[in-house]
Order: sequence, then structure tokens, then C-alpha cells
Amino acid sequence: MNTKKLLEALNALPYPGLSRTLGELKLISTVKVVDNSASIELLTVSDDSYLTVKSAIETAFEKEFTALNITKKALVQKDTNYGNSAAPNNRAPYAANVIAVTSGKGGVGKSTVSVNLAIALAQKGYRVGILDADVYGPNVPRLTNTDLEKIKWNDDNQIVPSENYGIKIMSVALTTPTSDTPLVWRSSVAVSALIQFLEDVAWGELDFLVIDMPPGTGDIQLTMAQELPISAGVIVTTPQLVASDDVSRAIRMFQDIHVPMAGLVENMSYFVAPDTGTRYNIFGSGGGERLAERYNIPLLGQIPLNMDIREGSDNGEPPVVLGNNTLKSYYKEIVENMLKAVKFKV
Ligand SMILES: Nc1ncnc2c1ncn2[C@@H]1O[C@H](COP(=O)(O)OP(=O)(O)OP(=O)(O)O)[C@@H](O)[C@H]1O
Repeated sequence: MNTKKLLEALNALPYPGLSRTLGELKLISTVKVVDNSASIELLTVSDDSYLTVKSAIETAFEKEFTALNITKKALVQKDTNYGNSAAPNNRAPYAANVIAVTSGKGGVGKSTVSVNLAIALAQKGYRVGILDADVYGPNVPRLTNTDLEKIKWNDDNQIVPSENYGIKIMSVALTTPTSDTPLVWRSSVAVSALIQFLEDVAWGELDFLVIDMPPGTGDIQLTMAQELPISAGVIVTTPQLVASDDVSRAIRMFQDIHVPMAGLVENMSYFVAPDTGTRYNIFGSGGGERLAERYNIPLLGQIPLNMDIREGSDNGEPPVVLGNNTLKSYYKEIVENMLKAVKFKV
């Protein structure tokens, strides 16, 4: 097998567990075959993905060569094209800033935080849109009381976003007949749908586009980083998961793809008994601080586990709008800290 043939075969090799090939993800930097030995340099976005891709290539081509040398391109180089993420496309030129909110695992309150942060930004006078990219659990319409809306098109054939609480809202959930239709999409379909939501939605000019990302560090996160210049990443976690590998991976992924980190939000952080006012640190305290220190990122705030947050959110009444002043203050403070942590274009 010569260099050209190997490059073609590598570009066609699927990324393990994803529906996209190494070529589509632009993960191959250089390939060289001399005699019967091959050298391959990868542009992977993290150590995890390097090891995953390396082992997939070894399995596929080990028998073809006497030596197979697979390396990872050093990242601290001026000309590094980091799988396109260092010089991403810009599918959302209408947005001055893009904030990606993610978490290591599902169910930590990432969507609740995304929605309330988006609204808190709008309350400061910014023009804000939220894109619900969590294709596997699109909660934003329910949280913003827009879940009964159907998709609408304007005369220019663009999708009209829903609007409520001062923000524009687009969610993959709006494309399904009922809010509980399961979205069993393969990730490539999900990715093209999201690109359509970036390009074909009449967002107008935005100061901030907040993206509620799916949990984890998969194909959608990678594609978003390739297709958008993300101004800031926000990681949401709970105290139970603070020390988990999933959270570390989510932080490292943003750092690896050169997304500036706004910081960490610790949600369901502690519990204040409504009758006595006593604060209980059910899962211990200081986890978020330690994690933020370890990765050298700010701890943007801690939000308690609170029944009014749960009830309000699930009824489409965001606490930052309809909660009491204490509830409002959690999200407002996080927004202030976020605006200090990253140099946004505003
Ligand atoms: N601080 C909080 N106190 C109490 N309940 C909360 C808090 N934050 C979120 N919740 C509740 O936790 C549940 C999960 O929240 P949410 O849907 O925002 O999580 P998620 O991480 O986006 O989940 P998924 O990954 O499934 O999309 C919801 O019922 C929400 O109302």
C-alpha cells in the first residue's frame, strides 16, 4: 500500500462509535509510506481521541505494514490546524459571541443553567438567542414555556425562532410533532440538523448565542467547535460528579480545542432547609473550588438544590425571571462572573 492509498483508506475509516470518518473530522495531518513502513500524524483533539483513533488505525492496518508509527501532532505550533477547530468556520456570523454550555453527564441541570444564563444576559440588555443542541434531551422549550409551539417559516424560507422571556429560542424539539417524540437520531443527522439551525434560523443580530450542548464529549461537541468560533465554554456539574472523569474530560475537551473557558458552575451544590434555613452540604463542600483550581478555571457560582428552582423550571417559569430575589441572584452573579472571566465582544 503506497502513501496515496493509505491516506484514502485512513480518510474513509470511521471514527469509532461515530458515524463520521477520520477524513470528515479532518483528523489526519500527514501520512508517509516508505518501503513497508508507515508514519501517520494525527490531529486529534485530546489524548483520549488520540488513543481511540490510534487503536482503530492499528486494528485496520497492522497487517499491511511491518512498522506502523502513529503520532499526534504537537499542539503548540503556530500553524496547527487543530482538526479545523483552531480556525473554525463561522456558521453564525450574526452572533458576536457564542457560549457553549456543557456537562460531563446528563441530568445535572445544564439546560436549566443555560436558559437562566441566557435570560440573565437578556435582562442586562443584550440581544440573546439560545440554541438547544441537546438532541438527545431537548428541554429548552419546556423550560421556556414554548413547548407547544410548532416550527414556523418566514417569507425568506428561514425558520422563525420562538421568543419568550426576552430571548430567541430554537430547539431540535420544535421539529418533532409532539414534545415527547423520541429523537433517536444518528449523530450525523443531528449534526446536519444543528448546522441548519445555525444557518437557516432568522436569529437577527445577536450579542450572545448560548448553545445548550449535549452532555459528554462526542461528535456534536467536536463539530460545533469546528463550525463556530466559540467565545466561551461553561461546564455545569453537581458535587457528586465534580471528581468524575466525565467532568474532567469535558473540561479538557474545551481546553484541547482552544475554547476559552468561562468557568465552572456547581449546580445542586447544597440544600437549605426551607423551614429552618439550615444549610446542608449533602455531598461535602469545596469540590467545585478544587476542580476549578486543578484546571485553572474560574468557579462561576454555586446554585443550591432548591424545590422552587425545580418546580419553576419544570413549569416553564425560569427562576431568574419568576423566582424570588435570592434565586435570581444565583444566575445573575454567574453571568457577572462570566462576563469578567472572558473578553467578550460587547
Ligand atoms: N438547582 C436545582 N435545584 C433543583 N432542581 C434542579 C436544579 N437545577 C435543575 N433542576 C432540575 O433537575 C432536572 C434536570 O435539569 P436539566 O433538564 O436542566 O438537566 P440537564 O443536565 O440539561 O439534563 P439532560 O442531560 O437530561 O438534558 C430538572 O427537573 C430541573 O428542574
